[in-house]
Amino acid sequence: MTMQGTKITVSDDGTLNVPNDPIIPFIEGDGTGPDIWAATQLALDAAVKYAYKGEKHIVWKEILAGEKAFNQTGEWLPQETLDAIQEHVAAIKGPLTTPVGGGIRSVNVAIRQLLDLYACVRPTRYIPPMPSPVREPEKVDMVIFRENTEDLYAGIEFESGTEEADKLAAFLTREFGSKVPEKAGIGIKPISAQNTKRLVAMAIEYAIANDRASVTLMHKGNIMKFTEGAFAKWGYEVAKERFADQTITEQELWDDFDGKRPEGKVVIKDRIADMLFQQVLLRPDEFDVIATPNLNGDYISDALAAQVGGLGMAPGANIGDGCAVFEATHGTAPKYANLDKVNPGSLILSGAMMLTYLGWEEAAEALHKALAKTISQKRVTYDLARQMPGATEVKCSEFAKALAENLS
Ligand SMILES: NC(=O)C1=CN([C@@H]2O[C@H](COP(=O)(O)OP(=O)(O)OC[C@H]3O[C@@H](n4cnc5c(N)ncnc54)[C@H](OP(=O)(O)O)[C@@H]3O)[C@@H](O)[C@H]2O)C=CC1
Ligand SMILES: O=C(O)CCC(=O)C(=O)O
Ligand SMILES: [Mg+2]
Repeated sequence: MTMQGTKITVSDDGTLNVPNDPIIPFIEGDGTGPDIWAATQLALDAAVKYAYKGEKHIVWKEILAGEKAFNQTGEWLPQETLDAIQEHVAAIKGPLTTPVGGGIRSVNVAIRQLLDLYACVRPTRYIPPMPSPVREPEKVDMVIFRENTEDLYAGIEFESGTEEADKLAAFLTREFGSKVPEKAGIGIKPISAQNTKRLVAMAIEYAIANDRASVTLMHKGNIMKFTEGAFAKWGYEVAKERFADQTITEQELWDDFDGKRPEGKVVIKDRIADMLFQQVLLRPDEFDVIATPNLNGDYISDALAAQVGGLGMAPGANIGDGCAVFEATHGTAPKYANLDKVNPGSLILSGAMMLTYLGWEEAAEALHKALAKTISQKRVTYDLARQMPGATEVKCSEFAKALAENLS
């Protein structure tokens, strides 16, 4: 076992070959990133050591992005960082700052788009005894598959008053008779069949492999017919084209089976986005896997996180065909930077997703159990302590240490 570590490789059939000492690149992140990364590293190392009695260990390799990269190299997202992620197959990152209304475009989004990490996978699962705003939080167990490369996140937008915006407005009016308010800023929302279908296919494959009852296509297709509406249409199409034997539409379920799901079939249904926001609160057990375009996915991720403790408990993964980057749903929470205060739970759970991706299920399982035990002891960071009567508030680093103690 060397400290230099060994690279993960991918076989032609897509299987990962993971050595006992894989090199995993990490991006520390801006704002509270360094605090939560340090806590996460401690928790992941402890879980791996506990699960494999020292036979396996991760060799961490720092790569730069965001403010740290800019300060050290003059670039926000060096090519070297993208190359390292691709070369090492799996990476983990803290949050990175994106300014509002101007300045650089999102480095987080750029990583996803440039590496074609087309699915943003965000599970929301309740861990008792966390207080929750919903009446029956134990029924909350949903996994979002958010399209990660297109939609309004494509970055095709033009600032109000610029020559480009005026030209585009004039073109739309002249060619199509479209009315654009004078001096409007304009954004374009591309949604394609190929990107929708690969995302929905991954969501259906996940549902089949994990014995989930349904995949809900979340969209605003009544208003945005040819983008969000097309997303739902293409979602149903890919279910029929590729998974005809394993899926059934909600319509067929009612027409042919009186609403009773035949064993082994995943129900494909769709819901209009605004209405779904209330149904996931009132009847969370009716939803399992949710597949949705980029912007809806961004909104519903944070909303679902609220049902299970908030953004401190919301993990995620950006997955493509060749590599994956694991990161929390939340951002840099800048007002808490360097206070050793925020909840590292989201990044730790993202790390557990990474361990599962590597096939290190025993370590992932150990991490989940230790996290649940720490929460049941009410040794929690400020965000959970303020919702949990009788809790002992601990710092970010102390939470990771408590979790490591609870592994044994
Ligand atoms: N993937 C990424 O890297 C992401 C980056 N961002 C970026 O982050 C910056 C800040 O974004 P903002 O919209 O404020 O959202 P944030 O997610 O950074 O934080 C908003 C609030 O959520 C709560 N919160 C977030 N993380 C935690 C945590 N780990 N533990 C406990 N509570 C937490 C805090 O709530 P409270 O104030 O109630 O304590 C915090 O003030 C922006 O630049 C944005 O672009 C945003 C999302 C994702
Ligand atoms: O890139 C950003 O700054 C925000 C990203 C975001 O909100 C998300 O991925 O959920
Ligand atoms: Mg978001």
